[in-house]
Amino acid sequence: MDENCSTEPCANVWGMSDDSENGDWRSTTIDAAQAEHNPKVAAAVERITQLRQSIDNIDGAAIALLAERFKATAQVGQLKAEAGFAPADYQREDYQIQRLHRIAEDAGLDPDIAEMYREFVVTETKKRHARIAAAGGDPQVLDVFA
Ligand SMILES: O=C(O)C(=O)C[C@]1(C(=O)O)C=C[C@@H](O)C=C1
Repeated sequence: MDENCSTEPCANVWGMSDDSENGDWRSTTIDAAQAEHNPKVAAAVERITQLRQSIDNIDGAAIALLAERFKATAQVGQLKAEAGFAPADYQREDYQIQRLHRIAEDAGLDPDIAEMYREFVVTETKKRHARIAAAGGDPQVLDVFA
């Protein structure tokens, strides 16, 4: 990292024109035209473009996996409603918290991120379980089945 970047905006050390000229260096829209006369900027633009392709692939896979997860939990919600079980199972959640914490650490991911993910999906799942139970166990009550 350029030593100028620790305290100052990085964008213009490469001679790029960006939002920093308007006083907002926190936002930079990558524009290939800026790279034309600056090889360092050109290399950065090329690499960012490659990385964005990976990011888009990862986002697509994450959404597909989430869809599968919610399809599975909708079935759990139906089974729980039919058996008279409550939406939440805190013993299961404790197990999931510990397990995802371990997996995150092994993967080099901040466990807080794993916990934010878990909290989000489990909270949404419990809301959907409650809606299925209120509809007498019919998962079709969900706007989208998954
Ligand atoms: O495993 C269950 O019992 C579920 O209902 C699924 C799930 C989850 O989303 O993973 C949701 C709610 C429970 O509190 C625990 C786990």
